[in-house]
Amino acid sequence: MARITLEHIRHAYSEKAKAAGDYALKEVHHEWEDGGAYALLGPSGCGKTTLLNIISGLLTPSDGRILFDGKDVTQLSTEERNIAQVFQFPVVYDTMTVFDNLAFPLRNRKVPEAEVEKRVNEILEMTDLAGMAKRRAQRLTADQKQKISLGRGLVRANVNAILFDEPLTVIDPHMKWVLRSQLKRLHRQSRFTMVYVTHDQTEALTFADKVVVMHDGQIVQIGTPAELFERPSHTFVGYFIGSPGMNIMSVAIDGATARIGDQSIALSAAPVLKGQGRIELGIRPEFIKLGREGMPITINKVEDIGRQKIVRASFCGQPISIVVPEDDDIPADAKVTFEKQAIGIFADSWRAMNETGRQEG
Ligand SMILES: Nc1ncnc2c1ncn2[C@@H]1O[C@H](COP(=O)(O)OP(=O)(O)OP(=O)(O)O)[C@@H](O)[C@H]1O
Repeated sequence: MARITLEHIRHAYSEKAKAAGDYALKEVHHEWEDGGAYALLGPSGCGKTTLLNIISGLLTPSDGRILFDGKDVTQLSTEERNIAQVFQFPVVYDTMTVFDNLAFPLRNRKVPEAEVEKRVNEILEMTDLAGMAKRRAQRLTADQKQKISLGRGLVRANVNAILFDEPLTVIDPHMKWVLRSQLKRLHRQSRFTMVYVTHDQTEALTFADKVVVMHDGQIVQIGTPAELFERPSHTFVGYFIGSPGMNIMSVAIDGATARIGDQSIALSAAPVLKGQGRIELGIRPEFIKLGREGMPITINKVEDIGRQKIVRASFCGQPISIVVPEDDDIPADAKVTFEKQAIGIFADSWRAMNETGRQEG
């Protein structure tokens, strides 16, 4: 297990890169705790795999250093970094039995056979493969094979970190849920440092203690699931986390008041805004109250999603979504109020500070 330090890391696939836009990974400067469970979350192309490959040693960054427990490993191979990896598609030896596939990383490192037996049996239980330990891997289904890959990643007791690259893509939905919970439990027991790449917010939020949200080659926030939901640092986090995502509206700010069209919305404090950037107000659909009091909206559509309804509406010409409990009435001339504490003000996409220096919100 190791603390992972990413020291001013940048990466461009072209040697001619100069401008920030030429970098697949813009500057990353962070320290990840020993024993933490981190998820790298973001849409396709945002740089997750590039960052993971830099951590694993498959890729040497164009700039910066990577340290494990303070030791510079930037030039070390994957093997020398002593990490385990689980990829998107299964990597198994078809002619070996399930047991031997799981035992391979241990036998390869000359672990005594009694210890191999003990660890492999634990992993067989955990991955639900105990009933097929003696079968050859060849005839197994894709998701059984991927469970072997997961098991192989978890079987060694002394790795610095385990890296997972979208490991549940080929697993069926029910088993996905089971394996995710098992991985979380295993993390609590073993305290391995784990880094898990995914573009699926449910996967990230259920697996990780800390979610690293990436957008356009940058880390825009590292936080617990609650922090990402309640206090997104960037409009992208507000929009990407949550379903539906945060409502983001263009506003003008006048002291502790936001103005949208001819409406005035009271803020909990006046945000401090430097310069004349693009100013937006963010509020999650769960914190807009719909009723007969407040500011007028035009309802365009109501989606019934079981225990809740999602109201799609226009507010001062801007689209908004509102989450309403299933049994609430939706008046024809509905009005809205915004919960003051749940409002965030963003300047050029980043959360602005309020007068006391705290992040606005
Ligand atoms: N070998 C490569 N050569 C050139 N450009 C690359 C290479 N690998 C990735 N890129 C580019 O770098 C950027 C980041 O890609 P990366 O694969 O890290 O993103 P990702 O978030 O992991 O996406 P996905 O979820 O689709 O794998 C993308 O614009 C991609 O096109």
